[in-house]
Amino acid sequence: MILDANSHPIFIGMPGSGKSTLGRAVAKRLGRAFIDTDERMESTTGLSLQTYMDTHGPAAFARLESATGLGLSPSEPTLVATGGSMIYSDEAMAHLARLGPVVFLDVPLEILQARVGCGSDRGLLQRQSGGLSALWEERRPFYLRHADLIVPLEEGDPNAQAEHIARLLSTRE
Ligand SMILES: Nc1ncnc2c1ncn2[C@@H]1O[C@H](COP(=O)(O)OP(=O)(O)O)[C@@H](O)[C@H]1O
Ligand SMILES: O=C(O)C1=C[C@@H](OP(=O)(O)O)[C@@H](O)[C@H](O)C1
Ligand SMILES: [Mg+2]
Repeated sequence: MILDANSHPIFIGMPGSGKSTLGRAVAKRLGRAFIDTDERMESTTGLSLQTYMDTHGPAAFARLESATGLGLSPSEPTLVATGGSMIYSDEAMAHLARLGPVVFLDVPLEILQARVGCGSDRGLLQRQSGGLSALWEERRPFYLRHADLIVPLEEGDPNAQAEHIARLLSTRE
């Protein structure tokens, strides 16, 4: 995949899959600006996501997340990390898919569980009740459906993984 200045990779995936950590590192390697939609939402509202979710509820959170995705229009080469629940918004995903390749960081459930536990202290947006494994079952089809590029990742050195993803994004197949 070769990126031009008008094409902005969009990272999607489960909470704990490394969208923020690897996204920032890959953007740096590619000499791109980095936008994290979660950070955007926190600076827009002046609240932590957890506080926003607790105060305004999940429906308002989903609306804000969707509006944040829809509001992106990078003016310089950028890489975007979304929050794990962005894929619930068809509208936002359609817009983001026009900005650049949608990249799914596909991390096994066991690794996600080790990183985020059951997720109960993280304000996750969930349609059905259940722990992280239920969320994984519920969401994986969404991530797969929206992905232009699927990157399977196991546990490993984040720097090496960032290098790997940067290479995937800057190599002609
Ligand atoms: N190989 C790895 N890639 C990405 N994150 C890793 C890795 N190994 C451990 N971690 C840790 O897992 C967490 C990933 O969280 P984060 O980047 O916030 O993911 P997301 O934005 O997808 O929720 C971070 O605490 C990070 O330090
Ligand atoms: O998947 C989710 O339901 C969420 C993921 C979080 O972002 P990360 O995926 O970056 O952790 C954050 O947007 C919020 O806590 C909801
Ligand atoms: Mg994140």
